[in-house]
Amino acid sequence: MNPLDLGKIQAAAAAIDYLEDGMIVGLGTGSTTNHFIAMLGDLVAKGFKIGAIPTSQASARLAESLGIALIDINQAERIDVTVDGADEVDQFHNLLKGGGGALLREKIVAHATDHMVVIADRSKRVTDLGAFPLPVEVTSFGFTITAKKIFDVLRETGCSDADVKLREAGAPGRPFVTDNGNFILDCSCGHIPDAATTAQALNAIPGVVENGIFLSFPHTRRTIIFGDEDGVEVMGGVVGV
Ligand SMILES: O=C(CO)[C@H](O)[C@H](O)COP(=O)(O)O
Repeated sequence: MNPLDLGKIQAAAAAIDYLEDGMIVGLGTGSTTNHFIAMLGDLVAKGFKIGAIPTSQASARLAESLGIALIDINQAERIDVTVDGADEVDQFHNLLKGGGGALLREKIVAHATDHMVVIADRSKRVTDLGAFPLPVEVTSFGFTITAKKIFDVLRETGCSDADVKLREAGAPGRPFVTDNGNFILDCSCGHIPDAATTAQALNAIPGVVENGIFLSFPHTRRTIIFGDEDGVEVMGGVVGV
């Protein structure tokens, strides 16, 4: 097996330790989270009881197919633990997410969560964010104007590169549409020198629904689990870190 895939599986298996019977659990989106959902399905089949809040239709379908009970997010006051992947994790445990196009629901769920457990293979570990193109969810209305404003923000906030591309779905010219009916602009940033400033400036643009920079939330504990073929490294776990 590819060492990166093994790392994803190791990280997903380690995340199971953070669950307790009766919890409300947020389910992220992506290939790493899919391993976690499969393992959770095995636990549920053995009688473990949780209510799950998925961050995408894809994760909802997978969880349902495995007999995991889903909860409507609007019926939940809070979420005990969310397990989700990441495209990059920086030295301060800020995340770059949205490679799977689910960043809006992922951020809503993460922000409503007491303890976020991030699972990733070691290739996702970086010093600063930005080598992976930053996904930004935008309204379809006026998206070319929004794209120009985003380009300006990337330049103004010191990113070393600024190239904004509409994400396509399978065929040239056919936009990828998110579960929320929006488009994704993938933004090559090169190096993002100040993730907080860039994230704030992006969200201030009319037409931007949300961006893929997940800063630490002061009210949420964040644990990072990096996996590789030899095992896992667990970091963080302190509120606001
Ligand atoms: O943010 C995400 C989806 O919107 C994913 O968590 C991120 O893209 C990582 O995916 P994978 O586990 O497949 O590497």
